[in-house]
Amino acid sequence: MTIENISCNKSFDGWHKQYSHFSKTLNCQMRFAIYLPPSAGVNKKVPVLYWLSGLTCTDENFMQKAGAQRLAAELGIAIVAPDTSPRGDDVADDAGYDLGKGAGFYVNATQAPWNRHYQMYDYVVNELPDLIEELFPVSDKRSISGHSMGGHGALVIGMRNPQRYRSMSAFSPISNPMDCPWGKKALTAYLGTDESTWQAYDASLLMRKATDFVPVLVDQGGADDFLVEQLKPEVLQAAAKESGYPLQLAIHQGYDHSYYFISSFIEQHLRFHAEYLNK
Ligand SMILES: N[C@@H](CCC(=O)N[C@@H](CSC=O)C(=O)NCC(=O)O)C(=O)O
Repeated sequence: MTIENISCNKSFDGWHKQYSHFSKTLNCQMRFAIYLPPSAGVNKKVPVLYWLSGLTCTDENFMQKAGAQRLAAELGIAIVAPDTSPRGDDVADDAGYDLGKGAGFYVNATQAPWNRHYQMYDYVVNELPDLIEELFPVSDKRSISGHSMGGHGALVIGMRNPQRYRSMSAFSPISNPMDCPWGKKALTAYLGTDESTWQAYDASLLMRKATDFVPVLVDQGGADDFLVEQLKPEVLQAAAKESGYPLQLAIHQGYDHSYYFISSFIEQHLRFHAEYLNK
């Protein structure tokens, strides 16, 4: 496994680093970022939080805007942030910001031309953790979190792999992608028009049917412009009620969809994950 270091910055006595590598799953060169707390070392593996960003993002948005490093250093948790889609000149794209590059939706595409590279579900669940756990002082104690499209990804991946993740959380997730414009557009393109194939990627549907529970925290801004049309946390809440899923969901009045909201509550999310990662 070959990876190339792109940047390296000391932060709260730990290190923020970016790497490039060839992904076999995505069939293209990819970039990811990792924050290693000061406690990570040659003889000490630390647990890890995988962070999935939203539409238009790269590995950089969360690392530069969320302000997570101070807490990750204190709690002894690594954070890994992948890119949000495959990249490169030969990778299919769309004119809209909500499909194609920057909008991989963390699914395994089955439809041409997307299926050649857009396999973000497998990349996040398997290839990236394998690489991280082999090459960094990081253990297989994993949690997962994300924002918006990445919140959808975190909830879907956490619920479909309860044995792989100790906890999951989301900021402003796309809670019911089968029934919102962002989700319908992406799922139609990546998976086709047979909506039964979409079900494996709908957090509300998965939550309604779940029997194996992963500790979960969701925060949503009450002044989020996307709340009613795209995010629909009330559908997730109803699903949790039906299955008895122990969902902790809070709506915070006045907060919008931006990283100003995420940075206001990231400490609570990191402390929530630390409870399970440091057990
Ligand atoms: N209107 C914006 C839409 C893009 C946007 O808001 N992206 C969010 C995630 S939305 C759901 O996945 C984001 O995280 N942006 C990056 C940031 O640093 O804030 C547009 O047209 O770009």
